[in-house]
Amino acid sequence: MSSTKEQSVENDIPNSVATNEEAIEPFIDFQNDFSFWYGKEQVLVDLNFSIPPKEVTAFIGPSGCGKSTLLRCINRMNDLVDQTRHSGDIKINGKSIYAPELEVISLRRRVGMVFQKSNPFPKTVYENVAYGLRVSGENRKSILDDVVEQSLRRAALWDEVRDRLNDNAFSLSGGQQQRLCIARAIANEPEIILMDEPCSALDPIATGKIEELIHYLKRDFTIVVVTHNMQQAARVSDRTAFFYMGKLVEYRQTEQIFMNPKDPKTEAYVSGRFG
Ligand SMILES: Nc1ncnc2c1ncn2[C@@H]1O[C@H](COP(=O)(O)OP(=O)(O)OP(=O)(O)O)[C@@H](O)[C@H]1O
Repeated sequence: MSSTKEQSVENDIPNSVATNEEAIEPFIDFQNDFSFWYGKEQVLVDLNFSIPPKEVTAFIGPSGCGKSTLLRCINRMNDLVDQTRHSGDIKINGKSIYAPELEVISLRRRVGMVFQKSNPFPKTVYENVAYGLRVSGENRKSILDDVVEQSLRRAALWDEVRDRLNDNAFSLSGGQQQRLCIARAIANEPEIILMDEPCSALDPIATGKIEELIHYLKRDFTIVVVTHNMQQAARVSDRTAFFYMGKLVEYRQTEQIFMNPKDPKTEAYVSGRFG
């Protein structure tokens, strides 16, 4: 599908968004028609919606509709791309992530990220998890040992690697490497974990373990997951946001998006008729 051009955003996409009428406690809040451009190309258009805390929210939509871009706006990863700009605002827990006094490094610590392809550092299992603490100046072995163990336990990996802490992370399986990356994110005690197609490189068994883990992690973290896999969105998320050409078309409880979509585009997409 072609990308959204500034001049060519389709006019037939309604400006009203199909939502549940319930009030959502805003934790991540896209406000004031949040929009985003790469150069002249507008890829996110007039977004106004809120993600509640300690839930799993899935972003779905056809390739190029802006899901990953929006995910990367939440921790300002897109600042690293030249010639980008935004309008509107994103607030986390009531505070703008674009406030002048905000330190982007601390934002990224509060908002962890897990990518499509696991990306452990070329270090030992232990050092991958301890990395964030070491960077912030923590070198006390007892503290590091404790955080490494707790983070690996919370990522459901401890039992598999407790005897392999000094092995290189690349010696782990793909699914283990992805859980290691989740443990590395958890070690920073983030409030939010962003996951960009975290299972797309994994087999069904490894995928099942990550999905189970996501379900368990929402007790402590607010999770936003981009996925192309409709069954996965249906299995893991509490709410689903469907995007089309940079616009939010429908945002509701996941069950309603899949069982009773209000917008014909959502219906067509979730039933596999386009995308
Ligand atoms: N670094 C970049 N520089 C310029 N344009 C980009 C960049 N990253 C993404 N885009 C463009 O922004 C639009 C949205 O891309 P994005 O990756 O956010 O979509 P997506 O919905 O996540 O797609 P997919 O499901 O294929 O990953 C696309 O037109 C893409 O080409």
